[in-house]
Amino acid sequence: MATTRTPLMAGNWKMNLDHQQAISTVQKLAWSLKDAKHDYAAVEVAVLPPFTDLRSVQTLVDGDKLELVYGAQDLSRHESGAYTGEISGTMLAKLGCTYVAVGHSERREYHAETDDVVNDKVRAAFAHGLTPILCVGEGLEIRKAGDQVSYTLRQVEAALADVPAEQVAQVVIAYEPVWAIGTGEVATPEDAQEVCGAIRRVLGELYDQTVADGIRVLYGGSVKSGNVAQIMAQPDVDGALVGGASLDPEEFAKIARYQSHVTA
Ligand SMILES: O=C[C@H](O)COP(=O)(O)O
Repeated sequence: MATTRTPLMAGNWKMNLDHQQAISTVQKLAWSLKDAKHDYAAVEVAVLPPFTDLRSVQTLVDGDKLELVYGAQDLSRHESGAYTGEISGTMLAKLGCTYVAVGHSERREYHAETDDVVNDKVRAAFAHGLTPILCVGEGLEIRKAGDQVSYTLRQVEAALADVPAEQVAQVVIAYEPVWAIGTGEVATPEDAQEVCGAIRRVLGELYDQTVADGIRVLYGGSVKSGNVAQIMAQPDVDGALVGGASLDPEEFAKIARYQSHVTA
């Protein structure tokens, strides 16, 4: 049933690249994809720069009529007010963001984001017409105990509480085993499929199979041009949330072009 899902390659820059570097990185990415005659309708390409880069990226994308899209790495659960340092969904929508990452493991770990906070942020994203890329995934201890599926599904259910079917149909879910993030230790394609398939199953139970079949489930964790094709060959993996490798525009373009290079 993967036929109607357009793969998404999203580059999460994390706290890297200032606004000037953002411009040259997005330009190089767009050039690389143009040289390769990339079909954006076949594989969508997004970048998630730091907040301070977004206005520059918006100006470039609009000015050069680029087909790639962009988004933020987080948003506030609040609408506006006395929340020093926070950025609202309204502000991101005004900057032309398509996506916003929600509940990344680094937010959960370093900023103590609970499932309740993540749920509020998912709903705040939808309230502003932003598509949340909901990040879920287990740590090493949970993986060692063999509890990765039940743990991750609990995160999915909690994050989607009170989200109606018409909104959830738009969500993107990124399965990122924490032990594979930035470590070079990529999950096997079978590891990725096990949890991504289970996520789709639970979406079918929580909503219905048509909704579940339309939702894109990404894998994230040490994705590179050399391993992306094998991961993308899995039936329930519809793209990748790429960290480190997305900072190199030529490498990220190769990842987006995974269909054109089958690696051994
Ligand atoms: O958001 C991206 C993930 O955390 C993966 O990061 P990574 O590709 O550097 O392992």
